[in-house]
Amino acid sequence: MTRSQNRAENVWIVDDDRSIRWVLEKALQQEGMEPVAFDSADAALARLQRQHPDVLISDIRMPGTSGLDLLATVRERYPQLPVIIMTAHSDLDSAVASYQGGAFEYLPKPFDVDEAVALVRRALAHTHEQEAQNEETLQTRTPEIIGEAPAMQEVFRAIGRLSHSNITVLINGESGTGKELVAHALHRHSPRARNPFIALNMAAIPKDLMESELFGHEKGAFTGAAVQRRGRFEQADGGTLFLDEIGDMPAETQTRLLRVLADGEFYRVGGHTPIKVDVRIIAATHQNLEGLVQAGKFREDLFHRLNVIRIHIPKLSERREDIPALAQHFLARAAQELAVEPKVLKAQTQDYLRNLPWPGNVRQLENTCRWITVMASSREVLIEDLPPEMLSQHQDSAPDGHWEHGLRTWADQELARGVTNLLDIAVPAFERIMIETALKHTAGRRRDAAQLLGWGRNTLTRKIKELDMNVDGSDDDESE
Ligand SMILES: Nc1ncnc2c1ncn2[C@@H]1O[C@H](COP(=O)(O)OP(=O)(O)OP(=O)(O)O)[C@@H](O)[C@H]1O
Repeated sequence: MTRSQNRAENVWIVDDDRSIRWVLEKALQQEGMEPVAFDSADAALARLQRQHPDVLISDIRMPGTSGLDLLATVRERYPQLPVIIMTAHSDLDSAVASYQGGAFEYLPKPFDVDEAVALVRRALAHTHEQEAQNEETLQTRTPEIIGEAPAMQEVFRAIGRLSHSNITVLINGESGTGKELVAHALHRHSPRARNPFIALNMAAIPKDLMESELFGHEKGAFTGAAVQRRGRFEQADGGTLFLDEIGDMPAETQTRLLRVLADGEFYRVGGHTPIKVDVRIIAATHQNLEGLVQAGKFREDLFHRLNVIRIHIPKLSERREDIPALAQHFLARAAQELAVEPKVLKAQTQDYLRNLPWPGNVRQLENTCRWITVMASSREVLIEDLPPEMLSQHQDSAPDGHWEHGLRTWADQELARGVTNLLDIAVPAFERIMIETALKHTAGRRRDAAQLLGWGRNTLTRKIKELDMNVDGSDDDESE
């Protein structure tokens, strides 16, 4: 049930012109709605801190914050909330700015009151549709991590097996393969699920801030430490601390981390009181930690503490069968974020994406789907609609032309289905197509067709017989 079926629709009217507010208020009340009028965008913004309407109608030019700025704030906080922008200065610029700002509709003044009410009704219908869709998505419960591929099933099994434990886990996998997602799933399915999950990327923190980031600091511990601050370890107390790119942790921090893991307590930077915490560590890296240990860049004792259970996340190119489902998932998500209709990949586009190299893994696929959602011109996405760099990338990685690409995909799929003696199917099919096409070009004359194909006439005749082809056209050559 949508909430609005149980109560009157709440419509906010924002205009500095009292008569407009009055006319709209009366008209909407008559329709059984519950309008609330504001004489400025600032007044509406203040109220927006506490609640939000089902639809908002706003003038553009008002003293103080403009209607377009109000629109921007609303879009940011409530992307699904429809906003109708009206203005007396009805010009192209205002209209364009409204739509670009994400307005649901643009209403030039003076307007017909019935027209305005009809617009509000349409906006409300739109909201209800979206609510219904959201509910549906929740009910169908999209899986949290997509992965039919055997290597991903292995990951799922590991998450399942670890679901009752608090054991330290080391996740290995290239950048963008979903390490953080897996770490989060480990947390969510652990006895700590109700406590915090804190993620920290070692590669993203400046070296000299790392200790205070992890362990916090006391007031005055160093220049700039104006107040006392709790570190990530304290924030994660009772829960899980995910240390991404652990291979980038500086040597001295490694030493401190090792001590915390051994003693279960630490000191804030500049502090003298030991702080006890109960934190589960999940670490991740795209690097070869054993290699770093051998090169003397990672402490061996810390490595052994972290390397209790290891989960390897495969590259996207090692689980190509998951690409269509992942793409569909990301297209749906991007469409929802941008409040547009989801794009659909044509079968050949899916095949094409399956065969790309994907050095950026799942994250690259996710970004590609966002790009498609914004840039593809029609609902159905063709190969040509893909980002230009994907089109050239494919040529770099496999020098296939269009048909060779199709053939490769077909062979892949047949072999995946367990078909054998593939050439017995492919070669006759290939020859049949070549013969039919050549004959079409010579209006059925076999001698000329043989020449186009680079065969002798007799070969062509024999092939036609062998392939049991039913070709039209005169056997002109024979009669000559
Ligand atoms: N199997 C999956 N199913 C659904 N979404 C996925 C999957 N794998 C990754 N993603 C999504 O792809 C994006 C990248 O994943 P994530 O941040 O977990 O990768 P990562 O390996 O931690 O990357 P990095 O090492 O660069 O931080 C995220 O938005 C994540 O939600």
